[in-house]
Amino acid sequence: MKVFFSGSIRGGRELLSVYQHLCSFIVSKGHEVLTEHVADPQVEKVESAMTEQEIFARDMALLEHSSCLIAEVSIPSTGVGYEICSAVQRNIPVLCLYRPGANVSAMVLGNPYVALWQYSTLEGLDTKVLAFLISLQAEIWG
Ligand SMILES: O=c1[nH]c(=O)n([C@H]2C[C@H](O)[C@@H](COP(=O)(O)O)O2)cc1CO
Repeated sequence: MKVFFSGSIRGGRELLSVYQHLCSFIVSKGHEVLTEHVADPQVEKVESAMTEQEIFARDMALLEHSSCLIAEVSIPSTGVGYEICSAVQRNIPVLCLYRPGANVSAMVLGNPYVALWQYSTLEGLDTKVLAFLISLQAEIWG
């Protein structure tokens, strides 16, 4: 499946290693991450060669081709929130992941249209992500 991974960039990069782990894990299970740039330590430098309009248009086009969106929402990020809302409006399944103690918005935690998962370990994260992907494949393939 084509996965749109969403994680904070301008909101803060403290969880970059988690984003890298998630993208590698998803790929290791045979899926494609359309937004690998989110886990690139150089993303801000690389994307500074793009206009804001080009970044927006590229990401919205990628979302249109995505089977699902997986977001790490522990760090508040305007872009991540926008992408989640855009996916929900397009009926694209969404899984939001967050760490204990994270100050996650009620627009996510109280949102009946997204799946939520609080994780304390990377192993727990992997288990949930895999279960989410398998459940979607089962839906698609019947
Ligand atoms: O340079 C960028 N490239 C890019 O793809 N994004 C998208 C992907 C991320 O999931 C999300 C991050 O938003 P923010 O920068 O507001 O934290 O927005 C965001 C930026 C910068 O806002």
